[in-house]
Amino acid sequence: MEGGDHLAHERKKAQFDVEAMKIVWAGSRHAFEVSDRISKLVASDPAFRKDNRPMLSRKELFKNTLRKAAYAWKRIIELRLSEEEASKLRFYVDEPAFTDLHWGMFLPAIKGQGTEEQQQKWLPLAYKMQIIGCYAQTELGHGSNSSKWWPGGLGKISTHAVVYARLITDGQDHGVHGFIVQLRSLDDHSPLPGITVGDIGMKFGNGAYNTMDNGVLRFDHVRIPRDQMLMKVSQVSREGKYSQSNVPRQLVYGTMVFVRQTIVADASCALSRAVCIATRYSAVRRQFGSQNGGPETQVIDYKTQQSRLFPLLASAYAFRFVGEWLKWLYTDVTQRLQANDFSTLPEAHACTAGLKSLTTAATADGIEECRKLCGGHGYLCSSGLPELFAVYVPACTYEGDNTVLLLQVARFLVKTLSQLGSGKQPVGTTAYMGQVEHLMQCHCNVQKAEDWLKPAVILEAFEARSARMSVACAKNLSKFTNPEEGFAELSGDLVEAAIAHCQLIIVSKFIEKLQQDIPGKGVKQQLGVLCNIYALFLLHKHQGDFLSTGCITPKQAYLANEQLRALYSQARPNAIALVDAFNYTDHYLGSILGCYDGNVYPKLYEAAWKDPLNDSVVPDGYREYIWPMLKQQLRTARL
Ligand SMILES: CCCCCCCCCCCC(=O)SCCNC(=O)CCNC(=O)[C@H](O)C(C)(C)COP(=O)(O)OP(=O)(O)OC[C@H]1O[C@@H](n2cnc3c(N)ncnc32)[C@H](O)[C@@H]1OP(=O)(O)O
Ligand SMILES: Cc1cc2nc3c(=O)[nH]c(=O)nc-3n(C[C@H](O)[C@H](O)[C@H](O)COP(=O)(O)OP(=O)(O)OC[C@H]3O[C@@H](n4cnc5c(N)ncnc54)[C@H](O)[C@@H]3O)c2cc1C
Repeated sequence: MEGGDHLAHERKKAQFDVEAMKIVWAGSRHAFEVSDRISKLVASDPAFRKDNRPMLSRKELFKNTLRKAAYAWKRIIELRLSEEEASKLRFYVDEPAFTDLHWGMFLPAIKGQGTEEQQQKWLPLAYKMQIIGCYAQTELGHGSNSSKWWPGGLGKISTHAVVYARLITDGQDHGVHGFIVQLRSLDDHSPLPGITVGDIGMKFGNGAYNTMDNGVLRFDHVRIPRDQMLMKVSQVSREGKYSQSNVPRQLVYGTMVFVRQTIVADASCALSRAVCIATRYSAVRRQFGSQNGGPETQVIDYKTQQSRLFPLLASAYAFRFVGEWLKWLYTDVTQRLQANDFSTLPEAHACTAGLKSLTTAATADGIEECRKLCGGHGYLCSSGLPELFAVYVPACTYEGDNTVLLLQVARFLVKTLSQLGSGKQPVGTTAYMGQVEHLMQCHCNVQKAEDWLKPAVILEAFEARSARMSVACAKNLSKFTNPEEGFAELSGDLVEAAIAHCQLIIVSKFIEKLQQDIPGKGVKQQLGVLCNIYALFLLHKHQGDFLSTGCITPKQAYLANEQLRALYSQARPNAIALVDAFNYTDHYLGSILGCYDGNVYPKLYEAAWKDPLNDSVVPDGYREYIWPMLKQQLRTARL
């Protein structure tokens, strides 16, 4: 079959309104329209071509990224794009660049931690890109006194940085503070006196994150004007006197709360992209299983393929909705902070840290699983999956190592439990801890497989597991005379308790989403199937936790698995439509295996011939190395 839509028969099987699902995925009709328009704009512009990335040398690659970033900025101005449209455009250009850190961290750091005057001075310059900024927190070694190492955009491009460093006045150390520092001349881009700056070198994968100039930075007697210390949280007067505003010190870490929230939303994008590729290819690929001379089985019909693929599909939707909720939580906490209400900051920190950790880990593993789901072809760069993995996997490390972040969640959980005794009622995502006595002894009353479809049953099982794991940790901790020693010794268990808590958040936010009014034929029903797949897949994967804490019986674990299999069958006819609902252009997917029309094989064949190695029939190096070897063997054979 040449041309045409090779997946048309799959699309006809859908039992729901795909157009309505596209709007649910995008978040609103407006968000869908912006996303749809901008993604097509990028896809149709040859200047944004990206299929040659893996072939370019680092220098060519980097220059190419600068060209694209400058061209994207030119289009943003010419088309008078709004902030929302401009950020969508950068997203669909799909190439990590210094601009990510400028817009994603430098600007938010000034907005969050700068005073009104500082914002008035710096933000207009940054908005017009008359200065380019990065975010310099991480060090080469430990402590804020060696070299900055890693900041994106720092290596070659940024003119300014928000630098985190210890503030010492009159010999007294006030801890880490943020400072706006000019790094390079705005005339000739040379580093200012006392500043050493450069790129830290090639990173994992070809193309991938090597479009970014992660950098090293050293200062030698560099003077920073006093008013370039970010002074919303604390101030130094002209006389050198240090004082603090009436706000918690933790606000210094506010930019991380913001960025972690965006990273959760990004996880759903990266995972859905990999899942879209693997799902479409699994419907195209036929392998074995033919009976009576009929066509062979589509690999998507193998139950093993479904049990690996569909939980990832469900996870992509789950992360989307929890990301939406997290955005709401962030907006809410920001509004409260403006009204001097800091009560929800610890929860926002725990939620953003924990969900960043969970979603990035699952997404990185999920992309790799999608590569395997595509068999050998998944290993080709033209599948789009190797580069996606290489670009994505540092998300498990940057913006806080995932384990370190889970330990922050664990501290929050232990604190919440310890405050129960004093009568403080937990709220928000820890409200269930208020019913800890009930959760410690409740019994799951599932008797048949379908009972596992009841949201209340699922929620109670996840709440009981999480509460019991946290309480067990708290009890163990109380045996130590030195709490910090106990925390270190039990950190493995604490991380597992934090994971259980965060999984509960994701499941409960998916269930809450389903309680909303969701228009469109069959849309809510399909989302219900995905929600149950997500929850029961987690329950199956972590059944050790559920069984050892006595939340469910072995029989109930067995019934959950029965139900999960039935759900895979329900998802099967809708699988292609469920990935179509992401509304990704072929340009954004960047994958022959995932192309919309499913015409995979001719495209793979054609792409192979475009590889530079196939420019000539006889490769460079043949005369030099292969020919003499062959001649040598010939002589030996004759002897
Ligand atoms: C479109 C975009 C594109 C964006 C594009 C994205 C591209 C990638 C960019 C990557 C950029 C980066 O990686 S930038 C570098 C980011 N670096 C990190 O994320 C470092 C991760 N490490 C941490 O977060 C660490 O926990 C630190 C630094 C906070 C640890 O400091 P510490 O001094 O030991 O603090 P610790 O005792 O743990 O905590 C002190 C108190 O502060 C609280 N606390 C800790 N962190 C926070 C926080 N973020 N917000 C509120 N509160 C917090 C704790 O709960 C605790 O409260 P209480 O118990 O006292 O009440
Ligand atoms: C692609 C990329 C882009 C980045 N961009 C930026 C940027 O723009 N700006 C910036 O400032 N930084 C940036 N970073 C740095 C990043 O934020 C840090 O790498 C990250 O916070 C982890 O810190 P680390 O590298 O010091 O890891 P480490 O803290 O050295 O972690 C090493 C290991 O030790 C473990 N560990 C560490 N502490 C503990 C603990 N307390 N308890 C138990 N285990 C522990 C970790 O789990 C991990 O397994 C970037 C990093 C990458 C990879």
